[in-house]
Amino acid sequence: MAARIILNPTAGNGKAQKLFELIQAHLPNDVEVVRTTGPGHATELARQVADQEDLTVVSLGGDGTHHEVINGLMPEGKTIFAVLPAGTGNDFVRTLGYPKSPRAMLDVALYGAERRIDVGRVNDEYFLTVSGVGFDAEVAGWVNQHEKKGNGTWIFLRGILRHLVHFQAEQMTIHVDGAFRSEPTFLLAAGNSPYYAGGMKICPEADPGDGLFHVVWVKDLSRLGVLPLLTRVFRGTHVQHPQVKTFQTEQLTVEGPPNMLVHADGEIVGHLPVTMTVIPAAIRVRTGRS
Ligand SMILES: Nc1ncnc2c1ncn2[C@@H]1O[C@H](COP(=O)(O)OP(=O)(O)OP(=O)(O)O)[C@@H](O)[C@H]1O
Repeated sequence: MAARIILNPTAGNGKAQKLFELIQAHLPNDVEVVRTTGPGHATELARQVADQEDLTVVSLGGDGTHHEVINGLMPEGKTIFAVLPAGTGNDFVRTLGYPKSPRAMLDVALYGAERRIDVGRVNDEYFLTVSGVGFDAEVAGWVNQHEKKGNGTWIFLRGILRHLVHFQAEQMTIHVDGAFRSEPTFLLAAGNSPYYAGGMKICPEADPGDGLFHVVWVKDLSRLGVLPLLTRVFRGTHVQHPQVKTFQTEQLTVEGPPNMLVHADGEIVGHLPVTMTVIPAAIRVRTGRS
């Protein structure tokens, strides 16, 4: 077997199933397709083959499915990882240079150039894009309980507007390299790659090939200050705002109120306190760029 495609037929409100139907006729004989039956199953299906060095494991679904698959492949990280993006947001694939047409995407997922990328770890959970705490994690918690439609951004915007009414910055302490600093915090995002929530460029400098997190720490903001800043997140220019601090690190610990949610790849993974760590060059991925 050369590849195992892990298909979440529910991802992207039916997009994953449709993409599968488009590529099905082009699948070589040495490609196995397995379907998830519910939350957590993609992790199990990935873990079954995590020790096979010559195998490409392709996650067919959205970022939530990719998150589950990478958690089955790590910590061994021996297989090659690839994606067939078919979720509502598709943020991870933005860094991999995949083509748009289903047939060309399949070619990259099965035969694209190999590249090593970093993977983030937050407590015992692995992530590909961004892990964060504060306003965005609270919104992610809400969004995951609601049906996503279209490109995923709309439901995030609804979640943002809803939470804006009552959300308050909380005192958080960030530990980096033996030093620490406490500030009222609107949100903190540690990016292994730049995007989340369907194209928001929250950590614009993040690069999964540099062995570092690019951390964006947004201090206390007035309610009226949030919306203009938000519009800048799509271009990544929010980092120039005086209430936004950025830095790079291999590891950080965040302390704060223990009821505050923590997300990774948009999935809720626990509460504060947390330690986030980069695992450099943790896994091989197939990419559209040579
Ligand atoms: N067979 C299944 N039935 C119901 N839920 C499933 C099934 N298989 C996986 N899941 C769950 O579906 C969730 C959503 O998947 P995913 O995030 O890939 O799609 P999405 O939410 O449409 O896309 P995106 O994350 O890009 O917005 C995952 O968190 C996973 O736990």
